[in-house]
Amino acid sequence: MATIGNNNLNAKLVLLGDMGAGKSSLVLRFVKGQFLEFQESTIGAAFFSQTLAVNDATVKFEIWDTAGQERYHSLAPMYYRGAAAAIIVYDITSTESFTRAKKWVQELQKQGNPNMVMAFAGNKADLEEKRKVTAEEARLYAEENGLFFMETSAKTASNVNDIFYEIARRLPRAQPQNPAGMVLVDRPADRSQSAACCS
Ligand SMILES: Nc1nc2c(ncn2[C@@H]2O[C@H](COP(=O)(O)OP(=O)(O)OP(=O)(O)O)[C@@H](O)[C@H]2O)c(=O)[nH]1
Repeated sequence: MATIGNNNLNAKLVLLGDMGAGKSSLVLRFVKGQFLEFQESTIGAAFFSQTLAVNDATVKFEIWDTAGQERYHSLAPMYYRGAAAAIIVYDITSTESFTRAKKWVQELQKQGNPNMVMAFAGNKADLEEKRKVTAEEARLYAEENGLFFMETSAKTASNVNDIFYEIARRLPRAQPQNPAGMVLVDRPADRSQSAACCS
């Protein structure tokens, strides 16, 4: 969930998608500005945090990078439950990863937080010559399902900061519960009314 205090927002964000789609690489690029040609497959999940300044506020992302291997699927709800945002990642050179990404969207629509900000990322956009999924097809799917769509490349850094920034911009700003502390008001008229009603 997104929580707020003094214009500082904490937001839990989860990355979901097929193995090898580039989830860890996107996070590594965003958090550390690095890219590894041979990024190891994630086991279970990995946690990162990164803070972004958006207008007059800061958003601290608490990022769960989940493992895409099928055997870890059952762990995913632990990471998306209560998340304020999700990035569903596929690899533009793999139709299987696109199909898998759509399954994640369905699962989040059924079981995730209904106000979750969802981004759909077509990663490995630098591999244009191996493309199997067109941007038009993905954009249409995203529009129909209320997600926002970007093609990214963790390798070249294209659109990586942008996708996190756009999520930060779209997060609902929850209002603090009691901004000025609790105010007790003595309203005797109300009290007599309710006594009359229910005795
Ligand atoms: N060319 C290119 N390769 C990428 C890109 N992003 C990731 N890769 C490569 O794709 C492979 C898989 O990347 P990961 O970041 O481990 O993918 P993942 O989705 O985290 O995979 P799991 O941890 O198994 O779920 C690695 O060899 C990366 O170097 C990209 O934008 N362009």
